[in-house]
Amino acid sequence: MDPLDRLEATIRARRGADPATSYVASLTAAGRAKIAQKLGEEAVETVIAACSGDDASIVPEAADLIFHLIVLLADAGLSLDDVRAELARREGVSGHDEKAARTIEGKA
Ligand SMILES: N=c1c2ncn([C@@H]3O[C@H](COP(=O)(O)OP(=O)(O)OP(=O)(O)O)[C@@H](O)[C@H]3O)c2ncn1[C@@H]1O[C@H](COP(=O)(O)O)[C@@H](O)[C@H]1O
Repeated sequence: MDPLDRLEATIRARRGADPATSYVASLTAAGRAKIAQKLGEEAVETVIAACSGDDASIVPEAADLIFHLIVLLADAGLSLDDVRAELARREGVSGHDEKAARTIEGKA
């Protein structure tokens, strides 16, 4: 199994565990706003790493970011498969073309 799928399965399994022994459970118990806050913090830490001049330092921050994103998806009853499906839907559509279509449709 892909490590991300394995991590997702672990996160789902740990959501209902004892918060004293599980970070996933304690974060889940803290609620959606706390999960979102942690995700934001990890995003900022990834940005800081991106600008630090030490590209290798992006990797652990990206791992923290993805971990917390999966915790959020699980909390919302969503999965990596939902994200995969959305990315597959976008496949082959240039971001520039998609944005231009939005403007034409008056959705910008
Ligand atoms: N991949 C991860 C993972 N990545 C990051 N983290 C935790 O995410 C937390 C966030 O980092 P911070 O430094 O911001 O934490 P903090 O400062 O203690 O948090 P705050 O007090 O500020 O809220 C840390 O406690 C990290 O250990 C993770 N915790 C768990 N996992 C995976 O999830 C599995 C289940 O974990 P438990 O639920 O703890 O059993 C583990 O076996 C791992 O595979």
